[in-house]
Amino acid sequence: MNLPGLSCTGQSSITPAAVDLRPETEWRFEVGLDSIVTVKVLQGHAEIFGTELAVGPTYTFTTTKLSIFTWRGCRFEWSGDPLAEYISEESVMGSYANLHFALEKLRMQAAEKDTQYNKEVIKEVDIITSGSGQEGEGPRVLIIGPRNSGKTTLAKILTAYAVKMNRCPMVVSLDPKEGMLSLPGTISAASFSTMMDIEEEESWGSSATTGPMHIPPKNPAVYYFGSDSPTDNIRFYKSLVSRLSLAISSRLAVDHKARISGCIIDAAGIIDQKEGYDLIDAIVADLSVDVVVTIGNERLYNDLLKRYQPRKQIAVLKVQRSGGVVEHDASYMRSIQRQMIKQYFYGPPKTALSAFTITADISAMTVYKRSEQSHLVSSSALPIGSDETTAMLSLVTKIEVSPALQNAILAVLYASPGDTEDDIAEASVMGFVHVLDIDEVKKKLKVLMPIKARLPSQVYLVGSYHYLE
Ligand SMILES: Nc1ncnc2c1ncn2[C@@H]1O[C@H](COP(=O)(O)OP(=O)(O)OP(=O)(O)O)[C@@H](O)[C@H]1O
Repeated sequence: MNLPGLSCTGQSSITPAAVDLRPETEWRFEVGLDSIVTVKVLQGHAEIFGTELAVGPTYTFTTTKLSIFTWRGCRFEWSGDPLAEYISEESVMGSYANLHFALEKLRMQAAEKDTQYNKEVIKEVDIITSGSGQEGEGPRVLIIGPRNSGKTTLAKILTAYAVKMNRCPMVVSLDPKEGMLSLPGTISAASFSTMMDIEEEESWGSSATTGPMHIPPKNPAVYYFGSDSPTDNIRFYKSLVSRLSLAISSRLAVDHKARISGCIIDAAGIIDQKEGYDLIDAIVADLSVDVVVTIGNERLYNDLLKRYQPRKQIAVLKVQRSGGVVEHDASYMRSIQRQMIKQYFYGPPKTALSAFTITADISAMTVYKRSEQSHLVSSSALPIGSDETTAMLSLVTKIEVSPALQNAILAVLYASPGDTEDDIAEASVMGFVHVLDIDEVKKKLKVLMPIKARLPSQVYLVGSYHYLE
């Protein structure tokens, strides 16, 4: 065990090492790719990013960077081979909990307004028309900050605390590289009413798998962007965010509890370019954000304060970055993404599944990719008098099924080959397949699917993700 505040090089422990955590301190640990660390809480209260650990069971962690925090003190034992482990007395959980209580107050106000509204509706059915804007709606919180500032962690903490208070917030992940409840390359939203799976750091509660799970599965709305960074194709990204916001609104319209609970939106870490601020503006407008939380960046906070303060209905707040946040380098991120793709087809380690290989005619598959950003026509380059909207290329382009697709991950869209390109560009994701082989001579292809079925006769969208078994 290390002295509080002194980081260590990591020690391995075959026989369990016992740790007594004092109130409001945290034990931070990192586990490498091929290593395992097990933790068993012996007594007291312990939580990982807001989700409580039960006393008794053994939790197993691999490829992860986490912290066990306690409000009232706890005793636990761990064993295994962490890359690093230390106790920190400088936890920021107090300020994150304050933020949670401030949001909870807004939810209570929304619930009150909703009750008032419902009473009025019952009294004056004829006068009040639906959508009059009187219904209570919980806070829509956007978390923004630089890369590796702890945005996703804060989103998880706020979600876990809200769920503990019997809320079911709509969690929105706008960071394509993370692929919440789906695969990398996606943006998604799901209403959370159950706890998250703490053994999987990059997971939000259940892997994107078709198998049985020990935590009830969420039913996310998913759109496929196809690569890690929104700046790869801002126009396509913004169009998907707009689509996702419509999907969220229609879910909230029929789910009273989720509407009162509000939204927790985890943004991608783009703040340093001009297009970063434009993107924030677009997200704030599309998703009707009313609370912007900046994390770990004073300049961002001040810039956004100037931008949004005049609009009284948007509150801009700042919270501290936790000293425990660890940078994800590119190779770590790739291994996490590989793991997510593998689990989609073969299930998580605890519930291994079989994937199915099927052979089909090349002609049975209709594949699109998103149009290149550079191909999009700017209005200044158009001949005078031409209409900008009609001159713009479509957001997606049809491509040939060729060996270039070998090993590619394709999103199966809720769109049919006969649909227009505009419809295809707006379609949400049904699932994914993995192209194993393409034989141009025999005009056949082999794909891996997570369930036993015929090749869906849908439209497929290819992105930049490949998988090699
Ligand atoms: N207090 C902590 N102790 C240990 N690890 C932590 C702590 N807080 C966050 N981490 C870890 O730090 C890493 C980065 O955090 P997180 O993913 O929340 O940052 P982010 O800003 O969302 O990153 P990105 O910009 O890549 O989206 C994660 O692996 C997370 O589990």
